[in-house]
Amino acid sequence: MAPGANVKHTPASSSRRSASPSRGEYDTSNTVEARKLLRTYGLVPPNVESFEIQEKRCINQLRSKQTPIGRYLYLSQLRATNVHLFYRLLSKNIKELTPLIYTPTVGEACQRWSEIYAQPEGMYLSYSDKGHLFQILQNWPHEVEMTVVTDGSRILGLGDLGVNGMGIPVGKLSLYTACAGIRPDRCLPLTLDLGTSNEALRNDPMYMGSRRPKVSAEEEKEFLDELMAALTERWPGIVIQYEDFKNPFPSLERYQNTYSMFNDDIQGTGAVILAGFINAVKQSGVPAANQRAVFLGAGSAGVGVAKQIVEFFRKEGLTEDEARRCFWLVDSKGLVTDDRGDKLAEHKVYFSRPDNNGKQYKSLEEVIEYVKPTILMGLSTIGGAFTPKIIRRMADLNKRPVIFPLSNPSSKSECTFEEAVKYTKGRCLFASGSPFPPLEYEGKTLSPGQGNNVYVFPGIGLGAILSKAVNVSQGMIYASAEALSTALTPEERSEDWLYPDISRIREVSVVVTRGVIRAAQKDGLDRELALRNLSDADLEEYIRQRMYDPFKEGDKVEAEIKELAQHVSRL
Ligand SMILES: NC(=O)C1=CN([C@@H]2O[C@H](COP(=O)(O)OP(=O)(O)OC[C@H]3O[C@@H](n4cnc5c(N)ncnc54)[C@H](OP(=O)(O)O)[C@@H]3O)[C@@H](O)[C@H]2O)C=CC1
Ligand SMILES: CC(=O)C(=O)O
Ligand SMILES: [Mg+2]
Repeated sequence: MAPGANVKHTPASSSRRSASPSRGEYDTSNTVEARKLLRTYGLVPPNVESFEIQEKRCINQLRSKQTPIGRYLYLSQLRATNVHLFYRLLSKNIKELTPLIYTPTVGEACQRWSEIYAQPEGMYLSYSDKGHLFQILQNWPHEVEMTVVTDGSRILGLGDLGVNGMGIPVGKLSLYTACAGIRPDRCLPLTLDLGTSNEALRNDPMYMGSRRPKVSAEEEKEFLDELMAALTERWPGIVIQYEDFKNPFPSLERYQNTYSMFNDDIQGTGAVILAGFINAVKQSGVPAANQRAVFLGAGSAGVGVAKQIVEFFRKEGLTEDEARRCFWLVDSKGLVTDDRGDKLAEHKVYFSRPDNNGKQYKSLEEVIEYVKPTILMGLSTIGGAFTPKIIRRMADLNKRPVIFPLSNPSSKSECTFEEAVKYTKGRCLFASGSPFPPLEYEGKTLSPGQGNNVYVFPGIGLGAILSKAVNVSQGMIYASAEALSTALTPEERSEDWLYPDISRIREVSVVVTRGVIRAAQKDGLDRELALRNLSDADLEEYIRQRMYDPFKEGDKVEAEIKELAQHVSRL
């Protein structure tokens, strides 16, 4: 019998013991009255603390950890023991903390997951659970609005990490809460244990997933069919984000018109890079028709980004054929061409070149000499692939070369910000997937853009939730990019930034969410029809009001307790 087969159908109850985050019963900012009513009076030190004091203590403790993984573990423990304090800390220190809970540190955390594991933070569903997924989902004790699901088979650029990939849904959902205010207890990190192609993991006694090799594509499809139905039956309003699957195209194709779902690596990445690209094009002054883009990497992210930019070029007046002919994709075998002699994966065919006159170009250097690109994108997982020679050549060819090394984590970035600045003499328009520090160049401080889907997925998810969208359409994805591209302040624009300051991410996510809701309305996919009547300003205010605010949770708990106390006294 499958392990989940004897799970009893019981309605969700938040009073059941669970893997969900603590509500902060032991928060040292709770008032004396709240402590008495919560029956935690005497169980925490007597002083009622301000957030400033709590923050000071937490930041000191965090910074005293010697390694990024030490800081990651500190933050995981804080989220598990005092969820609202964790989010207060995160929202006040987003720039410092995001690289710890997300890329690059989450990459190392996933690689060392079996070693550092401390507590459950989400759900695991195994292939052997097939036939019982709905029953097992009953074990999750909360209502869910948003889930991020991975099978761990392509975690960042680090390969197949099996169930150790759980760090990714956990990290992405923490950002959903911090950036878009989706309540932490409405988020479900979900990892599918569908076997792993990583033999070292299968032979590692500490590995916490099943030892079976990766299931076949057909088996995966059947499992996902059951999963999608089970998730939506259990939580009818749920929005489902697919993340870090090795081959995510079939599931996107299969479910995008049936469920409220999207694929972050194809669509979220496409949207975020398009937004930065729109701003880069404005700054480079090169019109769409003269753009030539070389992409190192023709996987889910590479093709996703190229397709979004095609749509932009079409809006700029190019025909579809003219638009797609602006792209030269390079994979592990070289330039993707019609006559290369291998059978191309389906997702590469659209961008495959028919015009190479029988000549094949193997290395990136050869492709650059052949194409003379204005844009160089890296979504290849190959750290350092943009060599000094290649970067210098981009600078020879262009006044403002667009250079986006987008692979994660930092070790897989195709080049660093410093290299791009140095070898283009400060002229590049730059964005990377993982953060790099700003640097001084010829007396000026230059700041790198972070072209990472974190700028859009929180708003796509929140927009779909609030509008109650039946599907997440291409129009909604494109709208997230357009909204993001407009969300820079005049100061940010005057500094030539491609993306807004990440410290403003909550306000940026409101703008992205508004764009997504309007697109859902335009596509007739929304079910929250009252939102149609709101002006843009009122819609933004509505979004803000609906966002979880960790600074107000204490007041809410206190109000609930007071109401309860009054009720009891009336009895
Ligand atoms: N910045 C962001 O927001 C995001 C960044 N990413 C990053 O992008 C990277 C790629 O992700 P994804 O597209 O999903 O992964 P995939 O595995 O789908 O694609 C990787 C691509 O890189 C190609 N490649 C591998 N080795 C080489 C090489 N030596 N030379 C040239 N090309 C090579 C592969 O070639 P082949 O097809 O022949 O195997 C494939 O086309 C990851 O590092 C990921 O972290 C992803 C999503 C978002
Ligand atoms: C950022 C992201 O989604 C990735 O690197 O896969
Ligand atoms: Mg991803």
